[in-house]
Amino acid sequence: MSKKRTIDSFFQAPPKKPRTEEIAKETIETTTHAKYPFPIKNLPPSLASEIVSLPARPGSEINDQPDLDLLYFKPYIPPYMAKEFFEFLRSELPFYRVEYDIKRGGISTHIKTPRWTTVFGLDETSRFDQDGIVVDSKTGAKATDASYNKYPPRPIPQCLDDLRKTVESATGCKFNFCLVNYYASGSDSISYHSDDERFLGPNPAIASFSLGSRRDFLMKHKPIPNKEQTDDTPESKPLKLQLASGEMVLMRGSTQSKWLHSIPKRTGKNQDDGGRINITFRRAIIKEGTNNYYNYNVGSGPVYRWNTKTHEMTIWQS
Ligand SMILES: O=C(O)CCC(=O)C(=O)O
Ligand SMILES: [Fe+2]
Repeated sequence: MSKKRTIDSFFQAPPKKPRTEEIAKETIETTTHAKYPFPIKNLPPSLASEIVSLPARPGSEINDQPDLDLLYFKPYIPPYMAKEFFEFLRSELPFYRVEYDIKRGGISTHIKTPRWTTVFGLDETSRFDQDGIVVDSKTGAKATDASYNKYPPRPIPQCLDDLRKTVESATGCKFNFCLVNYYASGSDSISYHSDDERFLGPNPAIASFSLGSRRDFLMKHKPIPNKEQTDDTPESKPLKLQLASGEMVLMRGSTQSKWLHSIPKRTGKNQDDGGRINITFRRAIIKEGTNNYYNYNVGSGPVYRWNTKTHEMTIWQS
C-alpha cells in the first residue's frame, strides 16, 4: 500500500500529539465583553489551528433552477472537528427562547420562537473600539443611536470569529453578523421564510453551517405573481438538502429574493436526534439590521446555558 495521503485519511482526526508539559499547561482563554452574560471560551487551540485550513472540500454549485444560486460544501468542516465544535458551542454560548407579538391585519398574535437562538455582531455603520464600545465606523465617535439602546450589540466571540475568517476567505464575501440556532430536537424548527430584509442590501450572501444531527433543509420558489402571463418562465421544483454535520450552504444572488427555505419539524423515531446547531454569517449594512437581529434572536427574556449534567438548557443566573 502506498503511504500517499488519501481523501479518507484527510477526514480522520490527526493522530493525538504527545502530551508534553507545554500542552498540558495550555489554558483556554475567553472573549469578554460588557454585554456578554458571561465570558465566552475561545476555541481549544487544536480546533482553532485546524479551522484555518478549511474548507475540507471545495463547494459545488447548485444553480440548475430559476433564480437559485447555492454553493454547497459537503463538508466544509470534517466530521471529527464538527462534533467537537458542536459540543463546544452548545456548552459555551448564551442562548435565548425568544417570544414576541406580531400584528397581522389588526390582530395581535403571540409568537414563541420554536428553537434556541443567539446573535453577535454589528452593522457596517459602526464598529467596536478597543474597549468594546460601539463607535461610528468612519469617525470613531461614540455611537449614541437609539437603534442600539434597547438591545446592546456585542462582538462576535473569537470561537465564532475564527470560523468567520475562513468562510470569508473561502467565499470572498464579508460578514459582520453571526446568528446561531440550536434545534434541541425534531420539535424545534424554522418555518418557510427568506432572509431578504432591506437591511442586508440587494442579493445578500448568507453562509449557513450545520453541526450535529442531520436535518432536512427545504427550499421552494416564491409564488410568481400573474403566473398565467409568464408561461415561458422555466418551472422550478422544490429542493431538499439533507444537511449533515459540518456542511455549509452559501446562499447568494437572487436566492433570498426568489426562494423560501425552512427546517421542518421531525416526529416519531427521528424526534430525539441529539440536537443540531446552525450558524449563519450575514452582512447588515444599516443600523436597523442590528436592532432587528437582537430583537428576534436575543429579545428581553432570560439567558439560558447548556447544562452538561442534565443535558438541557437551564436559566443562567449571574
Ligand atoms: O437551520 C438552518 O439551516 C436554517 C436557519 C435559517 O434559515 C435562518 O436562521 O434564517
Ligand atoms: Fe433563513
